[in-house]
Amino acid sequence: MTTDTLTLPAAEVDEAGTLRFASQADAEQSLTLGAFNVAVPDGLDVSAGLAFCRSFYEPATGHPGERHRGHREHGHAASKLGYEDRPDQVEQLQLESFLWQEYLPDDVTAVLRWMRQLTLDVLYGVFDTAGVPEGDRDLITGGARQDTGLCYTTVNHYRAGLSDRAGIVEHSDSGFITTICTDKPGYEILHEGRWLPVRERPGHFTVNLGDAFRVLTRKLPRPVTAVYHRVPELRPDAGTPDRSSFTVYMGPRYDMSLYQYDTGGRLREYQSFRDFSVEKAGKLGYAFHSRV
Ligand SMILES: O=C(O)CCC(=O)C(=O)O
Ligand SMILES: [Fe+2]
Repeated sequence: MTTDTLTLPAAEVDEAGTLRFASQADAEQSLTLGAFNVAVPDGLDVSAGLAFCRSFYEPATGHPGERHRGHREHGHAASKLGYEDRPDQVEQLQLESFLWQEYLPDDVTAVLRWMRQLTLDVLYGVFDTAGVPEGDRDLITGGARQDTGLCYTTVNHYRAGLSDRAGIVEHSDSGFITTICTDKPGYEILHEGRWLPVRERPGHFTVNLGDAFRVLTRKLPRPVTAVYHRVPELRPDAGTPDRSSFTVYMGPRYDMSLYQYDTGGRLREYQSFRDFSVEKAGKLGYAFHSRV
């Protein structure tokens, strides 16, 4: 039996910060799938980010100013997110963008800031494609352009040594957009009722569109899908490091509303994003961040 693999549509961000899909068909398919590849910009070296994925969980050495390690025990008092030992293979560190400088190594912060700008450019390009008017975007995102929305990184370590659990359980991301950098295949998406492994496109990030986008555009002529995705159980592979990924996420703040266009194209408040998130966590059977 052969397993089908899916190649995602492709895009890049040009020098002026404009999202360019490879073709009109790529643009349309990106909204339909809720996922696409975007080229890593020339000059952006992601290796510091991937190295951090392989060290953040190691015990602290006790050196003053050590920020590469020790994040399991750290506490991250200023963050509402922080470290989580999840029930799947992933152990995860999530930190809001205004805390990167304080908690993360400088080389990692630099990579994340570049990815944040790219993610913002991509978000604006998808707003264009979906027909979301320019003048509504600050309200809808809580000011993503001014970094007053919610932007955070997620750093994932897939503990292949933990058996009988998924890599990362199937889910949609809650916000507008997530840009993912990873070092190995494993990412799968639900497409027309089937789970399909996604083919890696060298030199590209994967972009996911999330629930906030789906809700916003549900009644528009071009609705956006919140892609269902997962990583199946990974097996230890002697001599190669565990799978790593890190992401930059943008969504509404928890003290904001989700918005939706009605069939007449008028923007309406839909539901508090915090209530939406608590409800979603309840349906999926996990506890919502206790500090939010
Ligand atoms: O590691 C991946 O490829 C996906 C990670 C992911 O889905 C997430 O962090 O929400
Ligand atoms: Fe995800």
